[in-house]
Amino acid sequence: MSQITLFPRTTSFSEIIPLPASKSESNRALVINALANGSIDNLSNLAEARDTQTMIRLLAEKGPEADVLDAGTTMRFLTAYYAVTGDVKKMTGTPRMCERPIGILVDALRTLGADITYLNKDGYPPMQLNGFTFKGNREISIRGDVSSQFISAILMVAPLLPAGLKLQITGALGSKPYIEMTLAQMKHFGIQATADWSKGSIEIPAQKYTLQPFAVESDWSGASYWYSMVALSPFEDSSLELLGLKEDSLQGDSAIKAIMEPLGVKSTYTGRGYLLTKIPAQASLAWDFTDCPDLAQTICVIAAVKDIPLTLTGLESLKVKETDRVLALQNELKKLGAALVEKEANHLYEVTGNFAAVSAIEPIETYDDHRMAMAFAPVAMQKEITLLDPSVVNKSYPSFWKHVSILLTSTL
Ligand SMILES: O=C(O)C1=C[C@@H](OP(=O)(O)O)[C@@H](O)[C@H](O)C1
Ligand SMILES: C=C(OP(=O)(O)O)C(=O)O
Repeated sequence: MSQITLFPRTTSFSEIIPLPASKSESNRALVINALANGSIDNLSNLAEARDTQTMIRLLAEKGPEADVLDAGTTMRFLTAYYAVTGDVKKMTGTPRMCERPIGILVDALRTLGADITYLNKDGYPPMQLNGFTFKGNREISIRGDVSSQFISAILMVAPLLPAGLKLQITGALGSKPYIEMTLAQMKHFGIQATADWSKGSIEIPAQKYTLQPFAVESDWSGASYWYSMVALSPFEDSSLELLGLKEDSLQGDSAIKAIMEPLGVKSTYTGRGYLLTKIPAQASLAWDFTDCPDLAQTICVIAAVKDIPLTLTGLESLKVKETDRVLALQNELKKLGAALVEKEANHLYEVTGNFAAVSAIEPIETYDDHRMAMAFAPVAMQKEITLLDPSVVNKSYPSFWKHVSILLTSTL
């Protein structure tokens, strides 16, 4: 297996990072644009992420099978897209994708009229989609605590349903900002929807998308690794400017601005992105990651290296992502002298660290998870670190190592 070793800097830095585009915004824009029969030229700054390139390829293909590889949004969004447009398609992906749940989405689509059969295990890909027959149903309820992607997937196809859709979210809702992002992008393409968050209901009448140009913003999840570089730099005058981020982002991971203030990074809008500078960090931090699960790994690593006691809630969905991220973090944080411990049955976790005691860091495993590689890379601001399978970053951020080389030397 290949690996990359990153070496610490001996000086401060003041650099510009050109950031990739958001795969979440890109994948929504691609599905909506396809539903509006638009040409891909309507969309600008689409992500280089493999998940987005896979979406582009599959939307252009007419074949009988859609292999989404390891892209969760691509699997969930295309399942709803093909189901409601009546395509006959086999949906499949990597072995891990076939362990990630999809039953909640399939049940909802079946209620609306989709003919879907599981090809292996009930509730999981692969599935065969066999067309759509409207059954007169416009009301569905859907659990919100496993993945918001099921809800986003249904919402995007809802305007095409003959009677529209009245969707009731049941139970706790995770990743809500991603649902708001979906509704905001649908609105951009002319769709009227009414969301009553106090009741967990969303109503979308039958209507047509109108074609609009759409420009994808830079990726706030990808930005988090650069916040970490600044936070972990031992030099007080280190700073980075991250390009292409907006003040009024559709992305919930823009919460990284608020999370990083107590961890020692100030964000200043520059008109073309954000300037990150160092400020004193707090002695401890508690954060709920229900709305921004993809930031949890970044923040755990920062807390471990800075030895800032961290209390985390809202990690439930981490177990069904690219890997079981809680387990992966528990294993790898040990190599930084830290521990991630579940404190109570109510899903409260704590990170405590002793990074100073670690003289040489064992190579970090990345578990086919881009965020494991990118979350641990900034540790190199303080100590040499080796990461296994570095190409894992291609899922969301193929130019990550090129951007890292702006700050750090490395050997592959
Ligand atoms: O809709 C989206 O673009 C995403 C939603 C989140 O997933 P869950 O809703 O499964 O938490 C997030 O973790 C993922 O990276 C992207
Ligand atoms: C969870 C992620 O992606 P997905 O669910 O789309 O595979 C992610 O990018 O961290």
